[in-house]
Amino acid sequence: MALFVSMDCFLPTHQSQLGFVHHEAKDRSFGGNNIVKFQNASKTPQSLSFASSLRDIKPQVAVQRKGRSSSVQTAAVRHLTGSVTKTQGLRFAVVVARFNEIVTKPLLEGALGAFKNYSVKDEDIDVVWVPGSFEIGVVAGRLGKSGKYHAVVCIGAVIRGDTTHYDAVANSAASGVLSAGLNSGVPCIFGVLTCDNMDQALNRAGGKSGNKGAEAALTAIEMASLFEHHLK
Ligand SMILES: Nc1c(NC[C@H](O)[C@H](O)[C@H](O)CO)[nH]c(=O)[nH]c1=O
Ligand SMILES: CC(=O)[C@@H](O)COP(=O)(O)O
Repeated sequence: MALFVSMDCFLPTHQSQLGFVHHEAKDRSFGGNNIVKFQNASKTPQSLSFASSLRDIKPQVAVQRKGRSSSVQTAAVRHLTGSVTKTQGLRFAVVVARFNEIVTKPLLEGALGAFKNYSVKDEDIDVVWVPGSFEIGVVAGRLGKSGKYHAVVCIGAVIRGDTTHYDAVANSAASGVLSAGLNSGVPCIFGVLTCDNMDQALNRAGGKSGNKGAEAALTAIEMASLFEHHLK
């Protein structure tokens, strides 16, 4: 049973210049919750110091009532985090661009390897190939809305050329993946490299800068778990 401490007893609105505490807490039920008001507080130094400490009390409190008094505890803050070790039953789609396949193939392999390392079964993964990164968003959105997947990993490699086409493709890919997630309510993970040159890309597809495909898969697992185990 939640116990709410009414903060108005700390405000100087009462003619008795309330401070706090007291011997007895007169509680009134209010819509199923108990509102505890501290009344007729004395103004001894102890009560004032206690008052200031009470100011720190979190509004949501606790519980055990014994007779006319109640032990007040601050509710602990809940922290919700997806687990990368609870993958049982989680299903994933991977959308991968064929453009710059020399980069996207090792990114995909990194993602599949990460899924395997975290016990995601092969039968729980679908890989969908698209021509280029520009096409990823619409497919990710369709996969998200299908209701078949807990998360969608999006893999591509946009590498700058001589024109401003890079900016159009890179920005469209990013906003496409973002929109897919927001519109479908299914986490869509941005694993699309946007690089100035091929070296940068290869370094991030299993080279000295790691494998961004594997990182994207791990993000997908955590997000899928967060949604499945905490946000349903
Ligand atoms: N230049 C890159 C592209 N371009 C192709 C587009 O993604 C798209 O397929 C085309 O504009 C037709 O809609 N795609 C990449 O993934 N990476 C590039 O560097
Ligand atoms: C990202 C691109 O579209 C780019 O690779 C195309 O190269 P360019 O700008 O030289 O046409």
